[in-house]
Amino acid sequence: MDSNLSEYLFYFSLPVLTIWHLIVFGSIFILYRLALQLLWPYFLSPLRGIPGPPILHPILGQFPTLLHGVCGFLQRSWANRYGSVVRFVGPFGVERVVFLSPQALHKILVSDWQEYPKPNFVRNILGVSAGWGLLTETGDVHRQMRRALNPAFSITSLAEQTDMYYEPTYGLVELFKAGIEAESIPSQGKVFHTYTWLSKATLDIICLAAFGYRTDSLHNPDNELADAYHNLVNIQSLPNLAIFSVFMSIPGFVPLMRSKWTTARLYLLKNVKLLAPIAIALESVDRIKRVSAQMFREKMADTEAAASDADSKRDILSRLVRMRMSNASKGDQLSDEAMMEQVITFLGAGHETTATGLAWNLWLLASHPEIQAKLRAEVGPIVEQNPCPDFRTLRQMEYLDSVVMESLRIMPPVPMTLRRCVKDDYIDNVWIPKGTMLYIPIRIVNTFKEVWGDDAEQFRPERWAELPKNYNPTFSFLSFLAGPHSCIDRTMAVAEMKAVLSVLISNFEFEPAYAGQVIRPTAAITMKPADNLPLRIRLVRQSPS
Ligand code: HEM
Repeated sequence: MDSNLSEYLFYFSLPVLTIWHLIVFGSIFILYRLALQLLWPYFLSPLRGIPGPPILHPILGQFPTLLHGVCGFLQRSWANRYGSVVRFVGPFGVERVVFLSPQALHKILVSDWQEYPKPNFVRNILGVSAGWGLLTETGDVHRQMRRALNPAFSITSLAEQTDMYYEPTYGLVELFKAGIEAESIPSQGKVFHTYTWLSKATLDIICLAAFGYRTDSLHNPDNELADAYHNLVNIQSLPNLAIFSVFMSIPGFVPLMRSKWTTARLYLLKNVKLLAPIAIALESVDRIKRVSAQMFREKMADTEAAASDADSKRDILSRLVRMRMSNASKGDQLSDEAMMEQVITFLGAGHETTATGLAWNLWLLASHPEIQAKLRAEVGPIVEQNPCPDFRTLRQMEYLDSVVMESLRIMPPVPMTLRRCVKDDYIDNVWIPKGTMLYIPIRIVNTFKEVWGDDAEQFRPERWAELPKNYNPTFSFLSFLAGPHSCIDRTMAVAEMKAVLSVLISNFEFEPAYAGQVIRPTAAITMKPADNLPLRIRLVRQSPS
C-alpha cells in the first residue's frame, strides 16, 4: 500500500471506522456473548447431563429461589432428590456443581486442592472485606504462608490465651444483668438482640487474642475498630453479595478500587446506590488497616515483642513478631505488609464466625430447654468454683463439647464455600471441564441423612457421645472445612465458644423472645440471624423453678 494512502486511512478513516465499528461490533459481540451464555446451560454445556433442578428463569436461573430460601435448605432438597452429584444454574447461565461423596470432597479439598482454588471473584470479595492473606492466597504462596503462621496457632499457644476470653465475656454478663435488673419486673427477664451483643463481645475477644488490643466495643461503640467492623458486618446480605460478585468479576475493578485515587474518593462512591456496599467495605477495611498498622508498628518497635504487657505477649501478633525475630535468618518469613494483612484476616475470619456460632447455639438451647438444663447442670458447678475455666477444664466438660459440636453441625456459621476447577478433570466419574464452579455444601454434608440418620436435622447433642457408624471424621462434619485451606484456628474457635457459653449458661436462662418465634438465617459469607436474634434472658437464680 502506498504510504500516502495509509496515512490518509490512519488520519481520516480510522476515527470514523472506530466509532462505528465500536458501536456495531461491540453491540453484536455483547449480544452474541449474552445469547451464548443464556443458551449455554440449556443446549451446549457439557454439564447439562448431570441431574439437577430445572432452570427456573432464563436469565436468573435458580437465583430468585435461592435468594428467598433458607441457606442450604434448597440445595439439601436437591441432594435428597437428585443424588450425590447435582448441577444447578445461577444468574446468566453460570452453572454450579455440588459433590457430596467423601471421595469427591477429598479430591477437591485435600489431595488435589491446588487444582481447585477459590474462584477469583470470591478471593476478591474476601480480600476487600477481610484482607489479602491466608483466605485469599492459593497454591505455593498459601502453603508457605500457612507454614510460617502455623506455630502461632499451636495448641500450646492457644491454651495460653484462654483467659483472654473472659474479660469480654464477663463484660457481657454485667451488661445483661444490668439490663434485666433495670426492668420493672426483673424476674421476667428482658429481651436482648443477642447476636448484636455477641458480635461486640467476640470482636473484643479476637482483638485481645490477635493483637493484645482492648477494643471494649461492649461499652464503647465509638471505638474506631468496633465502628468499622459494625459497618462491615451490617452490609452483609445476599443481595449485596450478588452486587459484590458481579463487580468483583470485572477485570481491573479490584485494582481500581484499591488504588489511592479511589480510596480518597470513597465518599463519592457511597452515594452511588449500586456501589455503596463496596465503598463501605473498602472504607471500613481502610480504617481497620490504619488501626492495625499502628498496633503493628508498636509491636515491632518493642523488640521484646511487647514484654511490658502480659496480655500482648500471648497474642497472635506478638507470637508472630517473636517467631520472626528468632528465625531472622531462615526462610518462610512474612514481610511487614504480609503480616499486617494476615492479622486483618484473623480479625475478619474470627470475629463474625464465632459470634454467629454462639448466637445459633443460644437459639438451639433456648428452643430446647431440657438440653439447656442438662448443660447448666454440667457447667454451673464448675464455673461457680472457677469463674474462668482454663483450656483443659473446658476440654473436660463433655456435654458442653457435644452441645457446641452439635450446634456447629446443624447451624454452621460458614454454610457453604466455592471452588473452581483449573483444569479438565473427572470427579466421581463425572467429567468436569476447566472453569467449572463447585459449590462445597458444608451445611448439607453436616446434615446428610445417609451419615447422620433420619434425625440428622434435629439438635441432639447426645449423638456426639456415640457417633454413627458411617461417620467420617474429616468429611461428615465440614464446619471448619478440610485440607490445606481448613480453618487455621478451629481449636481457638471451639474453646472460645465453650468459654463464653459455659459462663452465659451458668448465669442466665435463655428462652425464645415470643411464642412461635421463627429464626431467619441470612447467608452472605457467614450465616447470621437476619433479625439479630432477639431472645428473652433471665437471671438463673431468679427464674421460676
Ligand atoms: C466458629 C468459628 C469459625 C468457623 C465456623 C470457621 C470456619 C472456617 C471455614 C469454613 C474456613 C474455610 C473457608 C474456605 O476455604 O472457603 C475457614 C478458614 C479460615 N479461618 Fe476460620 N472459622 C472460625 C473461626 C476462626 C477464627 C477464630 C479464626 C482466627 C484467626 C479463623 C481464621 C481462619 C483463617 C485464617 C482461615 C483461612 C485458612 C486457609 O485458607 O489456610 N477462623 N474458617
